[in-house]
Amino acid sequence: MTKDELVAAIAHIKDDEHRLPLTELGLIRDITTHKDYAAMTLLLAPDAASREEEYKEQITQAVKKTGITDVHIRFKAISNEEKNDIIAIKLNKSVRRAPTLMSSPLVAGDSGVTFIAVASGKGGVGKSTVTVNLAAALAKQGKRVGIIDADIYGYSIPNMLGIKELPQKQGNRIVPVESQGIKVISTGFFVQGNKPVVWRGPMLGKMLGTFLNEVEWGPLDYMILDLPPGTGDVALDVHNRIPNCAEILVTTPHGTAHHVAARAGEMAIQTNHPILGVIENMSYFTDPAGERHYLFGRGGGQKLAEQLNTKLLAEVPIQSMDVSGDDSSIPALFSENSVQWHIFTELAKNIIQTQKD
Ligand SMILES: Nc1ncnc2c1ncn2[C@@H]1O[C@H](COP(=O)(O)OP(=O)(O)OP(=O)(O)O)[C@@H](O)[C@H]1O
Repeated sequence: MTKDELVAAIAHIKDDEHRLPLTELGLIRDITTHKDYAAMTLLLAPDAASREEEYKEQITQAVKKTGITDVHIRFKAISNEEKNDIIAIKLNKSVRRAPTLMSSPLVAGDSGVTFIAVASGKGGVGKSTVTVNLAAALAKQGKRVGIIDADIYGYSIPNMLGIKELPQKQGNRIVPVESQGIKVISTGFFVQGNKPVVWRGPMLGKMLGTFLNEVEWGPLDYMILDLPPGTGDVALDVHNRIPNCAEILVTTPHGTAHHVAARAGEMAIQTNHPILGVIENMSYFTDPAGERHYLFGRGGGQKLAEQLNTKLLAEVPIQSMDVSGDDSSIPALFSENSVQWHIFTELAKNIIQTQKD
């Protein structure tokens, strides 16, 4: 009796919570066999302890058919990391089921959906702030807008839009959560608590497939993607698989910031994706007397735009805390009478106009 044969014999036994095979979820560990003896560890959630006897019976019956007469099962409480692994495995399963990106009606050239990826060279420059304000400004212009928060390492869109609930399932489709007239799906919805995501290679690569194919977006005009900073796997995947995705690069005005952001832009160029332009964020701060202070230097946005042979779309000033959003439950949206909101409104109008031209 080999380990594999033993695993095959118990492969049909499912766990109660997820209705998936224990072996597939990685809940059976430390399997050893010798002649007619087998031992293993079964990881269980603390509230499933009352089911120990039942699992023992099922496993014992299943392995009996293979000639094993003596089975020893150790039960161990599942750790938080192991729980996260299970979520990852489940998501991975649905990702594997998803058709390829190219067959997604959303991605097809005639879908009428304009894809815009918001990218940056490094984190914390305001990529997510740009994503939500651009999306909100497009929605305000009457456009139907979706956001895919693909920033797997720093998903912040739900928080920024004051979203507290998780998406619901409708049959086997996922219904995005709506806030400010924007439909949102985030990697953050697929992890428990606020723990770091344990994404595995293939899952990372196919995550977008799930978001595009298994989510019931309804009719959309714009899909804005918040990419992880840098030029990692997700960014590459977007570039390779969404042929009609344009890119906006966000940078700070710091004199050398453009070097880092340029690498993210180079990828768009190499994969033949149009760069809509550069947004320089945190460009300056205007004091109450109306004087501008260039706290983070000057010229980074312009330099980057020149380097990538594109336009500087906007210079967004720093908003002081006391005039931040009207509605405190939507902290990331600039208030409607602010300079910043005006900039995003103009940007949205320009993007819409460019489409018409
Ligand atoms: N123009 C601005 N004025 C004031 N605060 C801003 C501005 N832009 C961004 N911020 C703040 O700076 C912080 C970082 O912004 P944001 O999360 O959008 O950056 P990011 O590039 O998406 O970061 P990450 O890569 O970590 O997700 C946030 O607290 C945000 O509210």
